[in-house]
Amino acid sequence: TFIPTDSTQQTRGVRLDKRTKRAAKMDAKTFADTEFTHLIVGGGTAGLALAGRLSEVQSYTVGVLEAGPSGVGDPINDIPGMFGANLASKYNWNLTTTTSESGAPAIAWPRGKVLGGSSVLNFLVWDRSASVEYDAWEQLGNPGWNWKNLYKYLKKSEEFHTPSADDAKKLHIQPNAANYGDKGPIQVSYPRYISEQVQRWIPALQSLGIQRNNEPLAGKNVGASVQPSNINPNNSTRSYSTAYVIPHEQRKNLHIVTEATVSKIVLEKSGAEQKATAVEFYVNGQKYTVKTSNQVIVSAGSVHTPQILELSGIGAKSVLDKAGVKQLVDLPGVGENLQDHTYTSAAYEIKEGIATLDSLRNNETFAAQQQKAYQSNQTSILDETVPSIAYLSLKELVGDDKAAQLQSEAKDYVNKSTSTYKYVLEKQLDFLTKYPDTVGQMEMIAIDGYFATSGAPETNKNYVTFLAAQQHLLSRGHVHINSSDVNTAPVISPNYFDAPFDLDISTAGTEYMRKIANSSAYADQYITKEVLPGDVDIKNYTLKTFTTEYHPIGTASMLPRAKGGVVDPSLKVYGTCNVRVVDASVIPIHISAHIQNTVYGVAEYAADIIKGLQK
Ligand SMILES: Cc1cc2nc3c(=O)[nH]c(=O)nc-3n(C[C@H](O)[C@H](O)[C@H](O)COP(=O)(O)OP(=O)(O)OC[C@H]3O[C@@H](n4cnc5c(N)ncnc54)[C@H](O)[C@@H]3O)c2cc1C
Repeated sequence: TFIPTDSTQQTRGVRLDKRTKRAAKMDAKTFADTEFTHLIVGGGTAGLALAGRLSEVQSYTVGVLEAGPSGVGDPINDIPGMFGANLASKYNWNLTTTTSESGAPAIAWPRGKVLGGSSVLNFLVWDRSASVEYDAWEQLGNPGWNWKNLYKYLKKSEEFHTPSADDAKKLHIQPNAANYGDKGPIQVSYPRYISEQVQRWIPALQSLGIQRNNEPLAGKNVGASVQPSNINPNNSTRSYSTAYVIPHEQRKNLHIVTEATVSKIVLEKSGAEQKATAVEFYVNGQKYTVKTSNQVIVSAGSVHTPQILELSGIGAKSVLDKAGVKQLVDLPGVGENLQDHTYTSAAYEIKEGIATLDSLRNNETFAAQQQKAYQSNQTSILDETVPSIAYLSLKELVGDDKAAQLQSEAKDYVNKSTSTYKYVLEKQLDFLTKYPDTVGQMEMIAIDGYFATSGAPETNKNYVTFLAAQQHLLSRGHVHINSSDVNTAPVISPNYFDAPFDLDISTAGTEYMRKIANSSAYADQYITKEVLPGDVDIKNYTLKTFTTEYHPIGTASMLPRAKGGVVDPSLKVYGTCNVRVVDASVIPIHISAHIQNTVYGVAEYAADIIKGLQK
């Protein structure tokens, strides 16, 4: 009843040419004429997960409005080794930040504008943080939102596939299937193409004193590992949030409209609160209104969720006045407490004759062979993603003395803070002081090819790129509307490197990549030359070439209202009786992990709250 394109993702092998087109799309008018119990704004990562789970209840009617088109079955989204390619496509909102006062430049902020949202754009790293980082959510005032509960929901979203003994040996890992779920919609496996680079990863980190971590997704993620990706091993395709709905397209109580942009939630006074009665949306320039009998759930992601709340009159008076929107709920936390991860990159030229993802660009014959292998479901470099991951504590990154110095820099910054969110920063300090060895402060990654944020690869050269990603930035930013028009992008001000600690630790991350490159596992018969950073000032290089790790959170934080919160622990927006937010924006404090699995976990948890199965 709802999917506007083919539904072959689950079953098709890799016969990209033979797709069945499905025409059963619900048109905007029929959708607007239907009254839904649950209206979901944004069919992205969390939105579709929630839609799949809520429509299990037959008495619910679930409607989803997604601004982007369907990209189901499009090879640019499905082929794992093409990660990153769809950033330059119609599936990206193409947002840009402001510059920051620290001198950090404006940077691109990709976000998925497609059925499946950013789960279609992401680089397929499947990851979880240390348990104490999830426990911090509960300690900030959210009963139930702790590791024990969340772990159950993180696992509920996945079906894990154990690698063969041979592959595990090559990767230097021994994963434990008990750490993963086995019945969820998202397929999780190891890329079946194993590059030279990946095989050198764990030995390289071990030679630098970093312990191997065989169980990085079980609540202790510090150490070096090779991690799984959200890949369906049957056909080596991206497994993403459409997997929550495609198998259920026969459900009569689930309807999705794509290319439908929601412009506001219609609110009505109900006692002391505001009640959502409908949602306004546009399709092809035509305005529609659709009613809800129960609730509206905003799942538009960390940039657009605050935009929609503000356009609906929920937010700070100063912001709404400036944009010409009448305030209905005074909620100054909307769009605030923005937190992100950043990374810098280092590129190294490698020995001739070793294939990398660069070879697809450099060598037409190789590219054709690999394409053919992929199409016939054989191992191909197009199966490859980003599995080489390590989380380092501050001490591992910089040694004892510098760690003590950086720690006191962090404390100074927090002590001087006058922010509403100072207490969140104080909780974050615990990660450095109470759990210095169990919470990762810096993530190191290796990618098989040229993926640096600056410079350009030379023709016929192959590379390895290292990334150093800061996990617990003290700097906080915000996202706000500056217009009452939904088509004007909200202003994203991340305020990167406001805290000197952030630039100092990120600079240390940049330096550490050189250590990895110089380790014998990489230096021996593999790397031939450093291309980036090269002979430059490393701190300035860090400031000028960093980028986002694409993990913004916090802009509709689950925190007490008096402390800058936007939603309560049941994810209900303060001041309303039936508007919820379910997506990355509710996460109140960052975690040292790529966040898609956590976003699915939040949606799984939320579904049980809405169904009354959780308080
Ligand atoms: C380039 C990139 C790489 C990443 N790599 C990884 C990775 O390797 N591993 C990992 O774990 N995480 C990764 N992430 C992060 C992760 O994918 C996201 O954090 C997560 O998908 C966000 O989910 P969400 O539900 O909050 O938002 P989204 O999935 O972005 O969903 C929001 C949806 O709302 C829709 N929407 C917005 N406004 C409107 C409107 N007005 N009307 C209707 N619909 C609207 C959007 O089009 C979108 O579909 C990456 C992200 C990006 C962008």
